[in-house]
Amino acid sequence: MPTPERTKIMGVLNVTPDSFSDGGRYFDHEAAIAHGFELLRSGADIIDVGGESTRPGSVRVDEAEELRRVVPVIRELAAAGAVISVDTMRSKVAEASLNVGAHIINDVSAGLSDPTMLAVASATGAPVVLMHWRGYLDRASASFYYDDVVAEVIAELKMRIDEALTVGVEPDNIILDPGLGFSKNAEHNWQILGALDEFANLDHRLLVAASRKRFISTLLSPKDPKFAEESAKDQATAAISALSARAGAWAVRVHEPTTSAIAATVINAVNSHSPAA
Ligand SMILES: Nc1nc2ncc(COP(=O)(O)O)nc2c(=O)[nH]1
Repeated sequence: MPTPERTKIMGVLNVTPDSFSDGGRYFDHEAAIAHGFELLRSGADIIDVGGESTRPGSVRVDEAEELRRVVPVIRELAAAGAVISVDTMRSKVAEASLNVGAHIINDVSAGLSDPTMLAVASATGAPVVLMHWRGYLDRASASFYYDDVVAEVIAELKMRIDEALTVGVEPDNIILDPGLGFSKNAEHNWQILGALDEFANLDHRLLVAASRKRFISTLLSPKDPKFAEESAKDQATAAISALSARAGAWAVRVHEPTTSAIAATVINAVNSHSPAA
């Protein structure tokens, strides 16, 4: 369902010591809150606050630690008027975050990890991101086999949509995310990005999160991805944000909002002057 207005920018705020792209920079609450305000100043419409790294091989933190990391940060940013999504697979963390002012649940397991998550989304009326991740139980696995990654991801997301609707989540509160890099290799990711219109036409809002991911680093620095410059990764991310906006994505999830906000603004001008507009 292509969004009529400009694609929103969701700024990434990982309050973790080990996220793959910015692990440790904002682990301290003061630094996290300061970075949240910096993201807003740089063009973010939403701040996505996460307390648990999801990178391959990462070890889960316990619920108490995840709560300790995110709740104070969300409370402070929400009190200042920021629109917040909480990036968590735990319903208790989602509930606590909504109680201190978060607006959106961002569940990278699409409700599979915690059986009460979708019921919390239904009961609270909070929009919920359902992200596709076959390997949510087995983080060590780098990727899975797909015959047709686009068709299979869509089919599996549709199963999550059905379950969400069954427990009472409003259709308008369902946001879909193909889960770039989650149990998917670079080839899978590029195929998904080449078919974003199929995702955008699933009658639910679409979130695209490619920012600084390994498949971008590998494209920019094939010999050794770790030599890809952060600014180059952000420019590549902005190109994907433009592609996402053109397909009608509701939002893009990025570490550096400015370039993607500019890309979304340009594409919004194109979309609003297109015959279909
Ligand atoms: N909805 C959604 N949430 C996510 N949270 C974390 C990460 C991992 O990367 P990070 O280090 O950028 O947080 N990727 C996603 C994603 O692709 N989609």
